[in-house]
Formats: sequence, C-alpha cells, structure tokens
Amino acid sequence: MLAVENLSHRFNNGAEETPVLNDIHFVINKGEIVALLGSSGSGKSTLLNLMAGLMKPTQGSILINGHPIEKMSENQLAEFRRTQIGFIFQSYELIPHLTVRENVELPLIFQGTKAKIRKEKAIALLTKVGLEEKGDMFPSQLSGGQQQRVSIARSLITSPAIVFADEPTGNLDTKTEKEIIDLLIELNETLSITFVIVTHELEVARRTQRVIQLRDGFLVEGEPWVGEDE
Ligand SMILES: Nc1ncnc2c1ncn2[C@@H]1O[C@H](COP(=O)(O)OP(=O)(O)OP(=O)(O)O)[C@@H](O)[C@H]1O
Repeated sequence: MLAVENLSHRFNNGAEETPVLNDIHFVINKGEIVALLGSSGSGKSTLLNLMAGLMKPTQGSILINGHPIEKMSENQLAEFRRTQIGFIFQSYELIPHLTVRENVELPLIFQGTKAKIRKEKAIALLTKVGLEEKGDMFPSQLSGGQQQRVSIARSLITSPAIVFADEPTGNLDTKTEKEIIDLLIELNETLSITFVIVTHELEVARRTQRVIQLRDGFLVEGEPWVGEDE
C-alpha cells in the first residue's frame, strides 16, 4: 500500500548540495506496524516528510495505493493528507484552549463532518485509548502519556490509510513509553491500522513487526539487533 521506489533526496543550499537520502526502497503493507529506525541526522524526518507529501523528492517515487504522490497537484496533496494520513507528534501538538474531545474532533471539522457524528466518533476513540472520562478536560489537565493518547485518538478520527508517528514516546518516561507502544500495537491488531513509528530507540523498534533502518541516508539491510545477545 505504501511503496518507496529508488528514492533519493538532496538539499540544495545555493552552491552546496547535501545528499540526505540515497536510493531508498521498501514497501509497507496494509495492516503492518513498522519502525523507521535511525540515529540523529540519518534522514528519518526527511523520509517522513517525503512520505507524507510535504516535500517532493529529488529522484524516485512514493506510491500510496498505487498513486505516485509526487505527481499530485497541491490541492490533491492537501486532500490526500487530510483523508489518508494521520500524524502523531513527539510533543502531541494539542490545542490548549480546546477540550480533549474537541481536539480529537478537529480533523473532522476541516472535513465538514456534522457535529453529532464528530462527537460520537471522538467519544468512541477516546474510549478506545482509555480516556472516556477525560473528554471535557483540557490538555494541560492531563499527564504527558494521556496527552499522547489524545493525539493518537485524533490521528485516527479520519480513518486514515496510514498513521505516521514521529518519535511518539520521545517526551515520555520508560513506563509510559511502554504503555503508549502497547496501545499502538493493540490498535494495529484490533483495527488493522498501518503504523510507521519513527524512532532512534532500539527498544521501541524491537516491539514492532519490522524495522526499516537508515544510516547516513542509506538503507541498512538486515535486523538492527544482529550481533547483540538475544
Ligand atoms: N533544509 C535542509 N537543508 C540542508 N540540509 C538539511 C535540511 N534538512 C535536513 N538537512 C540535513 O539532512 C540530514 C538528515 O536530517 P533529518 O532531519 O532527516 O534526520 P533525522 O534522522 O530525522 O534526525 P533527528 O532524529 O535528529 O531528527 C542532516 O544531516 C541534516 O543536517
């Protein structure tokens, strides 16, 4: 469902060209939960931005359900992002003056969905992430882990084809990190949602079905923990 083909990207800053991704290729199938693993500067954010259609690659193609996104117009891309892609961010990106339920509803407001349906869907998703009691509270009244649960519920409300989670546990302690990854795995298993989790942590990557590893802009073949004691 998501295919990255011969993808290369260079940043052009005046006279200088910085190659950031080199001949990257992989496929992510519907219903998979995959980690995109790499240390700082390896190219993860660039790859994520390209897969989400936020930038166009210098070379190669990204196909979602067979459609090359680099060939879409700006309007098609905006529509594609609104309907097909969910995002989870390291810093949650919740709107402080909206309630938890209103935050979850927000993507549907942009789609023009009726208030009653928005509310029903938001309550159902808040229940799925274990926050059925918190809908009328404000983000600042929740813990970091709870705020990330709200952002997970928000990412799912448009029933996207794929959800990109960018370092979703980067601001959380180890115990909460485990709970959030447990939740993503449970949502993947029960709702067949396709997740790509961007992380620099081997411990997070280890819990997914498959790891795509980047090093200095190149794809690394093989399992990242080969050679470790297991
Ligand atoms: N706009 C830009 N112009 C020039 N170089 C850039 C630009 N954006 C990123 N880079 C370079 O591309 C490389 C990869 O950056 P990227 O942000 O994709 O890495 P990352 O793996 O996401 O790192 P981190 O985990 O620290 O966010 C880095 O060397 C960075 O300096």
